[in-house]
Amino acid sequence: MATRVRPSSKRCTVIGGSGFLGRHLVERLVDRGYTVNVFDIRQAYELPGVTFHQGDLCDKQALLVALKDVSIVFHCASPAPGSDDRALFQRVNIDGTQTVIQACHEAGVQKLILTSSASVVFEGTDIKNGREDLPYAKKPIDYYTETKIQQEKLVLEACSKEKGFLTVAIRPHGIFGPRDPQLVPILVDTARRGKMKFIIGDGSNLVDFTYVENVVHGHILAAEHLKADSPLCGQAYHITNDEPVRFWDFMSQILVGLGYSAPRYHLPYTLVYGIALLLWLIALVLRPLIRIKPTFTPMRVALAGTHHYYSCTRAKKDMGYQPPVPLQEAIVRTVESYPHLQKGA
Ligand SMILES: NC(=O)C1=CN([C@@H]2O[C@H](COP(=O)(O)OP(=O)(O)OC[C@H]3O[C@@H](n4cnc5c(N)ncnc54)[C@H](O)[C@@H]3O)[C@@H](O)[C@H]2O)C=CC1
Ligand SMILES: CC(C)CCC[C@@H](C)[C@H]1CC[C@H]2C3=C(CC[C@]12C)[C@@]1(C)CCC(=O)C[C@@H]1CC3
Repeated sequence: MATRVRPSSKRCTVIGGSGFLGRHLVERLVDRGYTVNVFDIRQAYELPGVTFHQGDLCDKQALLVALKDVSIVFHCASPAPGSDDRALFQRVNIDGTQTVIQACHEAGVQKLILTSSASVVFEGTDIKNGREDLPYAKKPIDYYTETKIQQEKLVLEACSKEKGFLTVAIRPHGIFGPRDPQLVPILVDTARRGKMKFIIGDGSNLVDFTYVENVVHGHILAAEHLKADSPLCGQAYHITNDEPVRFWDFMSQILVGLGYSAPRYHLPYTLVYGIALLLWLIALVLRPLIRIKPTFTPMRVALAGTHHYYSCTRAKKDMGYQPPVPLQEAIVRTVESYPHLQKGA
């Protein structure tokens, strides 16, 4: 009689492994002696010891090939948060995650670690030291967040000790670091267009920005602590730098580090939010005729003008999490990694 061979606990697949976070995660896993498959719609790099599988996570047959003999799956794929394509978010983050869970069952995967987001509880108003038991946002700030909520629920509800399939969700916030295609490039682009002169609100709002290596560390700790008798099963965990910082101080430090001026003039939050909302509505109405992408979307204004920082107490207690790279060092490393974005480069 054929017996099913239990896959090695160090064989894993990273779905979304070509992305910013995914690639850092893959590199760290390889360093730690894992055998890694990457599954992504695009192949962005090559790395010895890593096997690439190109495909769409909505395609179960393609996924099954990448999950063969694997015990751990990290799911960190998503369409870019800035997209306004609601159907794409629904297809990839919700339907696609259901497909991922189904494929994990069929392939005999034992652990699924989802990259969720701390924003699943954010409604555009202040959150100070928010814990994981805050309710999901009833009015999420955009389609991205709406589908991240559904995605997290699907993954956590799939956790079953009886079936030997354990799941956990990691909720990072404001990930930054080398190769990030989003935060620093958008910031620099806005500065180069002369639009980074203003501070939204009084500038005292505290926010979590999390260095990518700390996010990676949280994922690996979660995978290694996730066991049938551990408190991690079916739970969500905030992973941040645990050093909330004034949003505008953080932005200014990056800008000044790259040779640009820090924003100086204050504008009232409600005024900027109102203008952003109006521009967003105009862009929506004109969409059949012309595609406009405003820089200051209501979502970005809300993120830039409110307090939103989260407690990591649960991750510290259940998996011994401590952010390995402190914020100041992380900012220095990040600035040094973007010589091509320096002013005048
Ligand atoms: N960047 C941030 O500040 C934060 C990100 N997150 C989450 O972290 C995860 C990773 O984000 P990033 O690395 O920043 O994004 P990214 O855009 O750099 O990486 C996402 C990857 O997913 C892949 N992908 C997209 N659709 C796919 C599909 N249908 N099939 C297969 N692969 C697909 C893309 O090709 C890309 O390589 C996402 O789940 C995101 O929601 C959570 C909190 C904050
Ligand atoms: C133009 C400026 C006012 C702002 C430039 C920086 C922004 C691009 C970033 C500041 C906070 C970031 C952030 C995210 C994306 C990039 C920012 C808006 C997320 C929305 C990414 C996905 C998430 O899950 C939550 C993040 C919150 C913070």
